[in-house]
Amino acid sequence: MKEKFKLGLIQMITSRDKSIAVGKAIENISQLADNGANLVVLPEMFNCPYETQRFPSYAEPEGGETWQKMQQIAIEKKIYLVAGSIPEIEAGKIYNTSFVFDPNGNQIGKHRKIHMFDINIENGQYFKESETLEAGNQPTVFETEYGKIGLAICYDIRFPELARLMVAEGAKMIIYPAAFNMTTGPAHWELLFRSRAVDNQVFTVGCAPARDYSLGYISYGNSIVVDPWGDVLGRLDDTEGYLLGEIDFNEVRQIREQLPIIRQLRNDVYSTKLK
Ligand SMILES: O=C(O)CCC(=O)C(=O)O
Repeated sequence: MKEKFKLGLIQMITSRDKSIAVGKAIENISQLADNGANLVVLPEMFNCPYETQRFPSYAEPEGGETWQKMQQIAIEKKIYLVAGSIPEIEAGKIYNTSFVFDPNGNQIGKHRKIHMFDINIENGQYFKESETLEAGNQPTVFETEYGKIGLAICYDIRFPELARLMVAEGAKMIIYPAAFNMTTGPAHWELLFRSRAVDNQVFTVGCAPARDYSLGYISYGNSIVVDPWGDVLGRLDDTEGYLLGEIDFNEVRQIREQLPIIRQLRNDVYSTKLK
């Protein structure tokens, strides 16, 4: 199995105009692929402002317009594509959903955000995603030619049990399309990505929208890649841009040999199980 590949993250402003947002995503995906990216990641809600009242009118079914455009560009550029997330509608319910395509355009993964971002921080951020969204119920791990990759969305990162489940399924990297804010971003963003990386000895990836002060919800940005030792391999600031670099899944095995916590788990004493 090839274990080295080039990972690209796109940090973009998510316009209120869906076709502009999707067009911008496609342009950026093309550029990263032309520069050698094998796997490209987009931010959470890349085709919709991150505002609860907008999710219903921007929602599309699986196989809808945004889905088709993402499938098309994955095929055209022969890349794996973690297509951020979009509001997905099924049977009248709306989910925060990430679709994953392989270089042939097959949908090889689909994650519906499991934990609803309902918070109210004193003198800080309020958000109630469950006003318009439903929670998913399935952890998501997808196969690539480089190895298995886990997928979850933003607030899902705060639940270490979910990361542990994906790692038990063989994930060597966990990707979180995400959009932290100006209260919890400075406080917890890097800490969480480094924590999930260190306690599972995996790569963690956070891909966020760029900051736009004209929107109701202001994204922290700071898209990030952390290695299984907990070192930050790359981190953006608040503006539009991208990260592109080589990932070597050998490092997961090497770190786990030297510091064998995954082998030393006492599943006879405690365990995290899927119900
Ligand atoms: O956990 C946080 O602080 C932010 C989560 C979030 O923004 C989200 O789930 O979209």
